Amino acid sequence: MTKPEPTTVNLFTISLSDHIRAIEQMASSLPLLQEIADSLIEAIRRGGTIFWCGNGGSAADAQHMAAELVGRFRRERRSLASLALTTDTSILTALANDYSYDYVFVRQVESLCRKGDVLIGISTSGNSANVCNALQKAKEIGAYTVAITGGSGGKMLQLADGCFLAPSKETARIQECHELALHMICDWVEHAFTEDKNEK
Ligand SMILES: O=C(CO)[C@@H](O)[C@H](O)[C@H](O)[C@H](O)COP(=O)(O)O
Ligand SMILES: [Zn+2]
Repeated sequence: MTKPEPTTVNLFTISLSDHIRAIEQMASSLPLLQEIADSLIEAIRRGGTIFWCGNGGSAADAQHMAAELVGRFRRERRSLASLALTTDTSILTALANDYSYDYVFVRQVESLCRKGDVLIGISTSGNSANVCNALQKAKEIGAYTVAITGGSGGKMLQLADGCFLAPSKETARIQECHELALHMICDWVEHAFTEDKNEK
């Protein structure tokens, strides 16, 4: 007998329940997220910059979160130094063409990242070579390194001072957890730089 075709409703229901389960399990990671957010606050207070990198959906997250810090998330406050290493197509294409795609972030880290800065690498597999190379270089420079990943963490784990593991093995669910985790980090960072602490 052939397997019945999945219906939209079945597929959607599975996605929804997997999403809810993963998001609920994030409760146990809140202390880790607090630690990462505190490191960002410390770095910014000392004049550091928060750098971000990732591929595909994670590149979108990198840009999204840099924009939250440079612009604003929920409150009025000063602009915070942050840059996604995923946006300059001339740099990205030159590095990919002249070296290899594995070097598109590391070379930017080498030129821009200093001791006291933070590099946040976002990868659902934890194994993307360009993100791992960037974290390795940032560590050598003396920057604080953060791995935002999922499942069992992959190669990134050894390269990170702070890490968040989304509790799922599914790329899409991991990305959904990442967005929430990163928004929570932005919220706490922004709170630290907001003068009116009575604001929510
Ligand atoms: O958004 C998605 C899948 O939801 C894709 O674009 C996905 O981000 C890409 O396949 C990435 O290359 C995956 O890389 P990584 O998360 O394993 O580092
Ligand atoms: Zn996606």
